[in-house]
Amino acid sequence: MKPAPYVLTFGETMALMRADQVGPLPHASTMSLGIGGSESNVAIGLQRLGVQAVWCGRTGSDALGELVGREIRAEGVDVRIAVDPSAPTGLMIKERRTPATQRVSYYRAGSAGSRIASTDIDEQLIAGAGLLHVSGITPALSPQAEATLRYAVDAARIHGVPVSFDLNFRSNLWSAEEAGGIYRNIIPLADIVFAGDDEAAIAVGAGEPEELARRIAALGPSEAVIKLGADGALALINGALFRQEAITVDAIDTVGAGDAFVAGYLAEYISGRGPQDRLSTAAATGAFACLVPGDWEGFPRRHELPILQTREPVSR
Ligand SMILES: O=C(O)C(=O)C[C@H](O)[C@H](O)COP(=O)(O)O
Repeated sequence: MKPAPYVLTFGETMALMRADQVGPLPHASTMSLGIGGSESNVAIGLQRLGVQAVWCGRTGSDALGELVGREIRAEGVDVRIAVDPSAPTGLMIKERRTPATQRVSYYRAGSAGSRIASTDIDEQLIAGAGLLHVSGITPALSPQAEATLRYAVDAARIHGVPVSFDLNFRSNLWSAEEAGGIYRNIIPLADIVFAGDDEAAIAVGAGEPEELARRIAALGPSEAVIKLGADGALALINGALFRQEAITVDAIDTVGAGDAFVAGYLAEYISGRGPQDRLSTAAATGAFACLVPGDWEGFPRRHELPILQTREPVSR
């Protein structure tokens, strides 16, 4: 029997400090320490849904790097870290300025993770994967990180491994103009593209969600998935359009919902399930992520997926 396919991903994961109380950060008396990074969030989400994930990254030779490795490994992800003694592990800080709004600051310029190199991702690991997932954050980190993304995507294509690409625009890292050019270079190399409607507009110009998906698909990908937050999502798959409503929850922190959505979608994709299953699991995983303050801690395990539909407040 062939082994179950794994999803390979790579990128920068940082230590994450989050103010425990609502209010201005200079007045936060206590902070919680964890980790966060788009691709490792996706890897954890996949792993919780029963799909083997492999995450490659680079950290400093420091305590925060140790934390990053330990947390991701503890989730069962196969972690391949290159330790870089000449740069620190990056840091991300979340301020909860109002109960409903988060502000994220990055301390990652020159970080070890931003120096990720092609030598950190074994070509054989790419060749053996069922899917390669990359994010548009990586090329924003440094020219070397951008070259690494190109190397990995090219290797995946040479070996016939499908590529998933989440645009993941971060305005703190680069301008929409810079990002748009890179997105348009990478999209044609991907099989599945994820984008919020605002992110898709950076790549292909403003338009209605369906039109955005069509413009992305016209560049080459067979699946264009537009994430619409509280308005759900739509996917254009081999020319057919599928829509998904969002699951309404009392959100306390939406950061991480996009990554959770991608993990849910890809978990069903790699397991051979159809478009509607991919989208409905994605909507559920995205909703779960909004219920807890951390980026990924609230991501569901497969047996928990139906909980959001239950009316029973206690199970025993
Ligand atoms: O790696 C980065 O640069 C990050 O920004 C980590 C983010 O906390 C997640 O990627 C969450 O992103 P969403 O799921 O879209 O809310």
